[in-house]
Amino acid sequence: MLFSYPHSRSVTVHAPAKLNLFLSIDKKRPDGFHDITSLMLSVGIYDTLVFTEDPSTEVALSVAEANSLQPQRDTDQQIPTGEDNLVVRAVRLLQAKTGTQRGLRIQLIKRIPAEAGLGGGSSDAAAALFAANQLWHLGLSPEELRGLAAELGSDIPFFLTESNAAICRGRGELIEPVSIPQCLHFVIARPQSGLSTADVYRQCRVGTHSNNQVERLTRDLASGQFHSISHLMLNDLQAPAEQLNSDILILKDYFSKQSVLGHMMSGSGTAYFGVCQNRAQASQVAARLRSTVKGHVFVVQNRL
Ligand SMILES: C[C@](O)(CO)[C@H](O)COP(=O)(O)OP(=O)(O)OC[C@H]1O[C@@H](n2ccc(N)nc2=O)[C@H](O)[C@@H]1O
Ligand SMILES: Nc1ncnc2c1ncn2[C@@H]1O[C@H](COP(=O)(O)OP(=O)(O)OP(=O)(O)O)[C@@H](O)[C@H]1O
Repeated sequence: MLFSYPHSRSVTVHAPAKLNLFLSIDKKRPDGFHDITSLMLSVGIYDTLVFTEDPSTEVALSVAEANSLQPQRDTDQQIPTGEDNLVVRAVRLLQAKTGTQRGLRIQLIKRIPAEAGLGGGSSDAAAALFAANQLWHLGLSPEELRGLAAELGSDIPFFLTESNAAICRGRGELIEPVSIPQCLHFVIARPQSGLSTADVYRQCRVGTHSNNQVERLTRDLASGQFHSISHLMLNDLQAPAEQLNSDILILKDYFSKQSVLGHMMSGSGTAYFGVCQNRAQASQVAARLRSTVKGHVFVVQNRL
């Protein structure tokens, strides 16, 4: 998360997306969630959130598209603008836990596509917990904020860690920061349609990954030994997502014809990414992709 304080009554946060370079489904739990093992990296696509203290007790959110800065239209991706938005839910949770009734105006500028497996809503929620804690001088520790985050969603605590890479376990909230000092170049494509995370988990099966696979992948990425990563990368949600959305198969077919270091779907999809050898290759792969596939195409790096 990148943040700045232009003046003390306002906080601006740049909330990054994430990629899962490894995601194994280890066990279905009695609470309906799944125990997972995941290597998450934050990458350079950002939503921007501006939080301003409000003298009333109101919490007001406006959502705009990055390209137009116009309010979201009905035909756009369905990002809720009211109480259902994860940003508002995060602020409400903080109010309920601390008893504060202070108000906030929030402007959310969306760049991270929703229903993509890129964690956009989760990152926005993490930004809201962080900013409201600062603006309202609540004094919650990072650990306390991560505890609240886990009540809202499994991916949110990751975005409240200092580290830009982590192995996440449990339902995603148990975080082991790792260091990946290499600059990795990604092409990310999100087709026109998305997928609901709950729908994909409903169709998934417990996977069988080999011992220490996530640790070996992390070590090879960290040391720049990229020849093995395509065999170590894994996403147990990809097969059920492919059943639900054929655009993912089209992207898989496209990436399998490029000489990228590895390629896979991120999280519960539908975004699909390739790990490229360098920036030039990433730009070439993205240019060809833009002329073939409808949707969003990004060239990004991991955040160091
Ligand atoms: C696919 C990932 O993005 C990988 O990082 C995450 O596991 C999903 O995390 P998330 O979007 O924060 O998901 P949540 O909002 O916590 O849960 C949405 C739904 O996904 C399912 N879910 C989620 C996480 C998990 N470990 N097991 C699950 O079964 C549950 O049905 C849940 O109702
Ligand atoms: N601030 C927000 N940004 C995006 N979506 C939001 C937000 N708040 C609520 N939502 C709802 O949450 C749903 C999933 O959004 P999100 O972008 O987090 O999904 P995702 O890409 O599947 O993320 P993840 O990788 O965490 O599963 C959307 O369909 C949208 O209706």
